[in-house]
Amino acid sequence: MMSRATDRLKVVLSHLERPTARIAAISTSAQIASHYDHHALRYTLDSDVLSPEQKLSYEENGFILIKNLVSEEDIDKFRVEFERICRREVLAPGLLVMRDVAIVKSEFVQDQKAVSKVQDFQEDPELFRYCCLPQILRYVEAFTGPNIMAMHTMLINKPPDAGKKTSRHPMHQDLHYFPFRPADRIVCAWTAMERVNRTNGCLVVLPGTHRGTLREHDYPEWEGGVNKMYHGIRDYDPQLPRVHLEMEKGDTVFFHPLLVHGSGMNQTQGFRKAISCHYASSDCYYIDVKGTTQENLEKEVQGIAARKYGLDDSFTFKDSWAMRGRLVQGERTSL
Ligand SMILES: CCCCCCCCCC(=O)SCCNC(=O)CCNC(=O)[C@H](O)C(C)(C)COP(=O)(O)OP(=O)(O)OC[C@H]1O[C@@H](n2cnc3c(N)ncnc32)[C@H](O)[C@@H]1OP(=O)(O)O
Ligand SMILES: Nc1ncnc2c1ncn2[C@@H]1O[C@H](COP(=O)(O)OP(=O)(O)OP(=O)(O)O)[C@@H](O)[C@H]1O
Ligand SMILES: O=C(O)CCC(=O)C(=O)O
Ligand SMILES: [Fe+2]
Ligand SMILES: [Mg+2]
Repeated sequence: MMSRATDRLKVVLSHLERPTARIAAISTSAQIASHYDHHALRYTLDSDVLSPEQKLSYEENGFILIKNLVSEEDIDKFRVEFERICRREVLAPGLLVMRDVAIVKSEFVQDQKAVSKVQDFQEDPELFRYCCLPQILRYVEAFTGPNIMAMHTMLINKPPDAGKKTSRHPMHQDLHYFPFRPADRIVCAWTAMERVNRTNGCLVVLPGTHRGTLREHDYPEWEGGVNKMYHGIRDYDPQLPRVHLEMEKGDTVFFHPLLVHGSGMNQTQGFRKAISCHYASSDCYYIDVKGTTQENLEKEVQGIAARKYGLDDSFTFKDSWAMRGRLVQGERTSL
């Protein structure tokens, strides 16, 4: 496996590094362009941070896992800040605190108020430090280029399953939530805040699916209920080969926004924690999702904005992202 990948990469790199000898044999510019298209690395940019093997692995699989990228000390500080948020000692503007549907809809455990996720912590300086960590941005730049926006931030606190399997996150593509493109200049960094495995509901990915297109998403028909906004790909085929990403505290996976992924049920009594940020090149542009598969999501976001903040339809899906995005490196050019 390794040697086949390495052989292919050697071919790709030899073409990229010494193109002139080959170009001499090619007569038209169209032929040259197709030659380069065929061999160019599409999903990664020219950079030294990724080894040739890592580049090829991302090109083929749509994710790479870097061991031990975030220190224990930083993770412990993020955990302390999260606990302060749960105790309502801090509330940053824009912060969205979400509880698991099984807990929200239960008559019995209302006061327990287990937080399953906090989202949009761009105004919480301590948590937002995660998005600015230089060792993360070094990798991000290999996918986005030098102008980097932190578009979406989350700390996921997957609760012990209450018996209805609501702690699962259905298989989905993150691009479904994003009205900006191109997809290849967007990447998610997801860091385990403790050991994650199949028992506490680690990430599950379908390698190579980033090479496909954006699929239709809907709420899966799950008996025990599904969390709000947890859309899943329609017609999920459970036979496709899955990879369970078991990770240690501080390990970080970088993945493409078209990669199909989700997470299983948390069968332990602990709250499985991870912190993540979706980055995009600030050179990306917004698209209008009307008439696309993303229209259902846009309607839902506008519905929540109306109910929660009294905003009308003049507040667009695009506005919600332009408002959340924060520059973390380079220049804010477009987004
Ligand atoms: C906005 C774009 C998001 C971008 C995501 C980027 C890509 C990553 C992919 C994903 O992460 S997918 C999952 C994304 N998840 C979210 O965006 C979470 C969104 N969560 C929320 O918007 C709020 O937590 C929610 C509106 C569900 C509840 O917030 P509130 O503070 O308004 O709760 P409240 O207690 O007032 O409850 C309002 C209603 O929501 C219901 N509710 C609360 N939590 C729920 C839950 N977890 N699931 C289902 N319903 C829920 C609650 O029962 C109640 O229903 P009723 O009006 O019928 O009484
Ligand atoms: N109908 C569906 N639509 C979308 N995603 C689904 C559907 N059914 C299951 N999934 C998702 O598939 C992934 C695998 O879930 P599943 O619970 O089957 O296995 P697991 O928890 O990963 O492993 P184990 O087999 O040990 O339970 C999870 O992300 C789950 O949410
Ligand atoms: O941490 C998880 O369970 C997965 C979260 C996820 O994929 C998401 O919120 O987009
Ligand atoms: Fe996701
Ligand atoms: Mg499971």
